[in-house]
Amino acid sequence: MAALEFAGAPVNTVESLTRTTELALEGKDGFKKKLSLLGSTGSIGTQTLEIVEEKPELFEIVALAAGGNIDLLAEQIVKFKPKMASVGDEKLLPQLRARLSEMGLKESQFPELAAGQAGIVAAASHDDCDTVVTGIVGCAGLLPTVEAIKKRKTIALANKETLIAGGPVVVPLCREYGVDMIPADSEHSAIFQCLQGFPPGALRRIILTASGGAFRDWPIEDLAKVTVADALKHPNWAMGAKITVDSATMMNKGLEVIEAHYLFGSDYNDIDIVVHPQSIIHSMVEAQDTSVIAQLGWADMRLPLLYSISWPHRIRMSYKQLDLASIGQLTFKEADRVKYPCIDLAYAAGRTGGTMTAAMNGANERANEIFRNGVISYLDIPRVIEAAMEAHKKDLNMAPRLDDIVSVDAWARTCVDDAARKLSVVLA
Ligand SMILES: NC(=O)C1=CN([C@@H]2O[C@H](COP(=O)(O)OP(=O)(O)OC[C@H]3O[C@@H](n4cnc5c(N)ncnc54)[C@H](OP(=O)(O)O)[C@@H]3O)[C@@H](O)[C@H]2O)C=CC1
Ligand SMILES: CC(=O)[C@@H](O)[C@H](O)COP(=O)(O)O
Ligand SMILES: [Mn+2]
Repeated sequence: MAALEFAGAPVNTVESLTRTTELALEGKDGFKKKLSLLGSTGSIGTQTLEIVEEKPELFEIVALAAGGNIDLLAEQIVKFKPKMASVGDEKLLPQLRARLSEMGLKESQFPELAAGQAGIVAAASHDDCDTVVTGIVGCAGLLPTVEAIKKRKTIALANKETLIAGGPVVVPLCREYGVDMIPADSEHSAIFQCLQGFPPGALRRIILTASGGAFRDWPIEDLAKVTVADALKHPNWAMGAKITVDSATMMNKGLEVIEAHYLFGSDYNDIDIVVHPQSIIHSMVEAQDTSVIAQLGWADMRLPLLYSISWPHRIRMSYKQLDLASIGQLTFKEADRVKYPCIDLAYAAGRTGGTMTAAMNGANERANEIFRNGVISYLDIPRVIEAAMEAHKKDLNMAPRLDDIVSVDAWARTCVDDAARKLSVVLA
């Protein structure tokens, strides 16, 4: 059964799942996941490799795709011996070959090497892998994920931008090819875990928890003077730069609302956000009878990543166990929609649907990037995204194909650059 429909009945009984898990743990049922890892040198990528390192009898790396971090990729190739590896640009291949030779590998021991978009697609659709972990950042993950679905790979989805931009194409494609898309994003993993065993129609509401990001304790008046370094200080999670800035604007939570809509089919009126500064409850689901079920754990991405590649099994790990008494208090407060306008922009884009979420996502990626490059201020981020969404209204496409989504994504970035230029003229 496709995970996208999993709010419905589970395929297995509790007894059969338990038995299967015991066999899997003993390695007797042939359980061995063959992974292709996109974004292997990033935060998601390196944590996925920690899992593989701890459980080599259960997980094997078939392909690695990285961007420009050649030294780390070379180390990963030597350690995990993938059949293929890809770098962000063809020009980096000589450097990778040289590094591998320096590390003692003969040419005959090199994996098949590839580069650029074609390389990521080759990794994502490698014949020998069964599961693709999408740890690449941004809309660059969309096309490789689509190709992986067409090859009937299970998708362990960290790259949320794939669904935000490509939901109208990706969700029907998963259904068409009977592909499971298992969430690795911590909130959606929590929801997915809470939904195990829910009968069809039992889900009433999703409650996404939010840390509140880098500025949760800053007064709104101080936001005009925040620096990039301030925005990169996440209170609870160590993550890549793009998602950390998205957390600081709370656009990350807005993106996660749309991700939840596409993964679990909930109406936007049935997806709420609550700020939970400790990041111990990773999200909750409310059943029709108002019972609320939560998933708890330390702020450690290895747990949701592990579940995304081992579902429905539960693998025994050596991780530090949760100790609620040492935490003392779990607290909650409402998300401030005035301080964080990105939340309402995301709900509005999601409710509009069609290509509007691709426009918003492309605009956000570009705004996030030029904020990190010092071109616009923190407060300009929602302004330029709103300008792109407003401009996209006249071209909204409610039944887009993949190439329409790719075009809107590219257009939204240029639209942000135009809006940023106008802002700098006003400011000058
Ligand atoms: N980090 C986290 O805890 C979480 C992340 N996510 C999502 O997971 C995704 C990855 O995030 P995160 O790991 O933090 O990001 P990072 O910035 O840490 O890592 C990004 C990875 O993508 C690679 N990459 C970037 N651009 C390209 C490209 N054009 N071609 C090939 N590879 C490329 C980078 O390669 P290189 O470094 O070699 O250049 C790196 O391996 C994002 O979509 C994020 O929203 C979701 C939940 C939690
Ligand atoms: C780890 C993870 O899933 C991130 O998306 C994290 O949740 C970001 O934290 P906030 O967006 O809640 O600040
Ligand atoms: Mn998350």
